[in-house]
Amino acid sequence: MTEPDLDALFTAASAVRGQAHAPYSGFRVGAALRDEAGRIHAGCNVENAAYPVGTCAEAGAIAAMIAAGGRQIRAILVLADSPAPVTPCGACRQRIREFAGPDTPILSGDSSGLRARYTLDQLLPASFGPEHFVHGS
Ligand SMILES: O=c1ccn([C@H]2C[C@H](O)[C@@H](CO)O2)c(=O)[nH]1
Ligand SMILES: [Zn+2]
Repeated sequence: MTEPDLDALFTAASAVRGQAHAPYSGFRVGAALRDEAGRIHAGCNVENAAYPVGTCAEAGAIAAMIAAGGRQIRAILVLADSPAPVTPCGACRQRIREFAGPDTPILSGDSSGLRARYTLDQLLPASFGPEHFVHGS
């Protein structure tokens, strides 16, 4: 991924992070992804008074991609302010898996820039996905 590509993901993730609804944890997260057409989709965490109902930023970004007609994640950036680089939770790793390949970059950043870089296969090895169904996707 070239640096301008990364810049666009940071810009989108940073803007959407400002919209996060995180009154319970105070932990604001923005996620931005690039789809197969080069378009960027973004989402933030949306917490709920009934805590388990809250949704992650990555889930919002994926929903935005699907709603816009995108079907493949080419790269995804998670942006938060944390002592350690934030990576997607287990459930979101599986959500990403549905629309990404083993080598898809999963990037972690904060306000100072890129903090860590993984592939999907590093974060979710030996995973289950659409191709395990006989009839495929
Ligand atoms: O990768 C992550 C990790 C956490 N959160 C959210 C969920 C919850 O609202 C808050 C604290 O876990 O951060 C995300 O959106 N994405
Ligand atoms: Zn998650």
